[in-house]
Amino acid sequence: MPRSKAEIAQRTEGDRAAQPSTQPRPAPQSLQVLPETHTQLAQPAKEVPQGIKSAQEPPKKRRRKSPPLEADDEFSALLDQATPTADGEKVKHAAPAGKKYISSLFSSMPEIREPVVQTQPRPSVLTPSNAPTLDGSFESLGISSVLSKHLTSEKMNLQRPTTIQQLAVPFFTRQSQSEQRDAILRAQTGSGKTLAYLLPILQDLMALSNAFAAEGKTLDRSVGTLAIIIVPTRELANQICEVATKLLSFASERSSDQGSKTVSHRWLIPGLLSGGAHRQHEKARLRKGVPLLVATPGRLIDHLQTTRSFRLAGEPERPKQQSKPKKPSEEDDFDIEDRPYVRPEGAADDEDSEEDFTLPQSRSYRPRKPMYQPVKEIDARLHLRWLVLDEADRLMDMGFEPQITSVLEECAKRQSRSSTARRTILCSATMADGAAKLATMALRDPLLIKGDGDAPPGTQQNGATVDRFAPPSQLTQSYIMTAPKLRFVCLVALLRQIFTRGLRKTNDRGKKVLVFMTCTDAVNYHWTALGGLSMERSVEQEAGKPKPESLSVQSQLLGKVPIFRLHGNLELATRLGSLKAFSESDSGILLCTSLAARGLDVPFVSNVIQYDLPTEGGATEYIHRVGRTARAGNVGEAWAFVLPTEAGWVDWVQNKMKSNSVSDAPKALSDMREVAANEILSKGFGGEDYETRATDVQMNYERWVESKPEYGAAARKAFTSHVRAYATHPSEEKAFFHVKNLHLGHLAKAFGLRDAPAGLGGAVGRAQQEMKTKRAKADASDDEPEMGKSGKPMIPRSGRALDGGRMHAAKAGQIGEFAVGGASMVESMLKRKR
Ligand SMILES: Nc1ncnc2c1ncn2[C@@H]1O[C@H](COP(=O)(O)OP(=O)(O)OP(=O)(O)O)[C@@H](O)[C@H]1O
Repeated sequence: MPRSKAEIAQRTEGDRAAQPSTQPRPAPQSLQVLPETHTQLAQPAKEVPQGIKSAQEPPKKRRRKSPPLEADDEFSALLDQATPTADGEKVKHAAPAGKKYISSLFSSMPEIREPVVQTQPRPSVLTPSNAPTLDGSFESLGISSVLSKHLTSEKMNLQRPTTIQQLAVPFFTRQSQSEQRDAILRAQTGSGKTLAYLLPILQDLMALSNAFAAEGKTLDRSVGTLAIIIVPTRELANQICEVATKLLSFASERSSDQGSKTVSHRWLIPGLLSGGAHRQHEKARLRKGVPLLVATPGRLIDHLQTTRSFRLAGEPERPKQQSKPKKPSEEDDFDIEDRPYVRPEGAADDEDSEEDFTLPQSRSYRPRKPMYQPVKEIDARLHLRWLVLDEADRLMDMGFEPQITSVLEECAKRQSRSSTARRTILCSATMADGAAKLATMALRDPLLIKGDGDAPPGTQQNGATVDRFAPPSQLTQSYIMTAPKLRFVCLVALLRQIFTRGLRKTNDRGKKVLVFMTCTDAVNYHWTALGGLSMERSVEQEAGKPKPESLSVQSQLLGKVPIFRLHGNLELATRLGSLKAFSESDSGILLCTSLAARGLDVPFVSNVIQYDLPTEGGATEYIHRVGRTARAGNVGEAWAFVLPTEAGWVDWVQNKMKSNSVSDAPKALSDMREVAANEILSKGFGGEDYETRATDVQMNYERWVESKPEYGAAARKAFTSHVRAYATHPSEEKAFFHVKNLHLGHLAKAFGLRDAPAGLGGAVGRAQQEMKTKRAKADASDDEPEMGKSGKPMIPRSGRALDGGRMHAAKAGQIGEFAVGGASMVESMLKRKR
């Protein structure tokens, strides 16, 4: 029999413990489609281990006395059994007799306005705005037939170019040397910008190799670096390097571009330099030569300044340091770079293996032998031919300006003769102020190439240059207006709804969901709290190499769906391993911070949930986050959790997107649809009795938090960090994200806490103060800012960023709010420069 709200609100733990469920009851609908959950939940309860003390402690605050309730359903009883312990045992966190916990999940609710009813019907036929074109072909882009055939081969499986590829690739491939120009590529998320710059680079380097072959010369990787791609994060660097490797896989076969003469492009080897990786491995790779380099800024400048064997193409070999033979006692201080290099017999020149780099066993010193014959004559064609600044505005937001300035200076210093021949590309889906500034720093007379659906470059509308800056048209955007204390149960319900829908369909490939949270502490905490049996097995704390299976946890509430996490405070191996495992899984959830917002291309992400709205980057960040789904013409859904006090944000963000749209059709699609929290709860918790089930989930959550002191501590830490991060919303957004508007007691429930932790005021004040002072890049040697307690980038007190052992003056960054700028703004800056 369904119970009234008042009954549910007053339900007590003691009552439930006193009256265990005996009546069998059919599993709720959503559980029936999650058979694993049901099976596991149906196991008998075990005794409470002695170590769990906090469940025995009296509740901190007894809110209300309530009459005993009737025995609850099987679902509740089963949830009790589902909470795991450190050793993987399931325990029932029953309160001792006489101890009463009260859940007031659905009482004292804030006023929530009625959901906005959409008057305008959503168009039923969606024309994806970032899909490949219907009539283009790769052959028509001016790339070689080998490359275009490879693109349409089974391996690459691409049929036609996207709009940005159709515009950008011929722009570069058809230029004569005298016409060479830099360019800014701007196109929606998921529109194929990576290939739009990689294809012309490869085409150019292949043509170079053909030209040398025609003169009877052979290029090999020892020519040095001909192209550098700079990206803001390690994940993105890794991803782009993988795309380049896949794209170049054709080169392992012999091509026959040069008439009857066979030309090998095997020397075209991509390499990666990124923070967190082993410098020595990178040095070994650089010593062999890396023609195409993908790098994060801090690590790149570090190697440029310190690794002697890192040569840009055409650069004369650096003079050898006069090192006198060292005594055996001094040898332990040798840098690996200074030791003699021994190539094992049979090791191929163009294998990018670190295994062929061995240290001599002998302790006697032998003079270094050069690995390759030094370049005797410098050919004018050999120089750094390409420099790409991908995710340009993010590079600047993250405070990488000093590193990029140093890279530009270093390149100019080392290549003064041919630096004018370098083509520089700046790339992003959005062009904020930072990108415009970077354009003025790094580009010469650039052309802006926009690949936004129906808006060709330089489109004019009513006399003004139109700037389109919106999520992909085929993306469905919804928001859930929910009371703070219902947030966690709504998240669980939404995830259950998404995965239930996925599993119902036969031949469904599954669902992949990104859940964005404000800070690293919140990600870690929710990962642990949602986690099932493996929740205590934290990979990075285990000795030795991480085991892939330990990168994820499973939740008893979500069946067998693996849950991964990603944020900047994890070890590099865990970050890359989690991302790889999530990418390769059929279904999964990735809890993440904004680290995953830019550039990441995980196949088949079906949903993006912004459980916490971005605290930095405003509408721009929103667009990049939702852009992780609906890529390359695929459909996708985006969800945003909005508190009643944040209602104004919806119109604000929609206006930002609409004001940048070209036509009315995309405007209709970019409208966000409101979905009532009750609807989510009802769908996720199996129908009418959803309040009971949601209350059960919440109570179980709160009991879990109290079951171990460390869980309580983690909950309080996550809550405090979340509120600290919330306090740093920029002033433009304070109207709807003011920390004073937060009902901290209610919000605490979303963290499984019965009360908000004390002493928040100081933490919030400090966070605000920190954000008011400089936002600068913290630990450039590892390429990403070290995260502070709040999970926000740590701001060096001196305002200087450490970079590879050197200190650079860091200017106040643009991490904070920046206007949703656009091409017109970029254009005006460029005009000023000309
Ligand atoms: N011509 C094409 N046809 C089909 N798919 C493509 C094509 N070009 C690229 N893709 C695919 O589209 C996806 C998105 O590409 P990419 O990551 O380059 O987008 P992007 O524009 O850089 O996005 P973001 O702005 O989010 O970084 C990738 O999975 C890529 O393989």
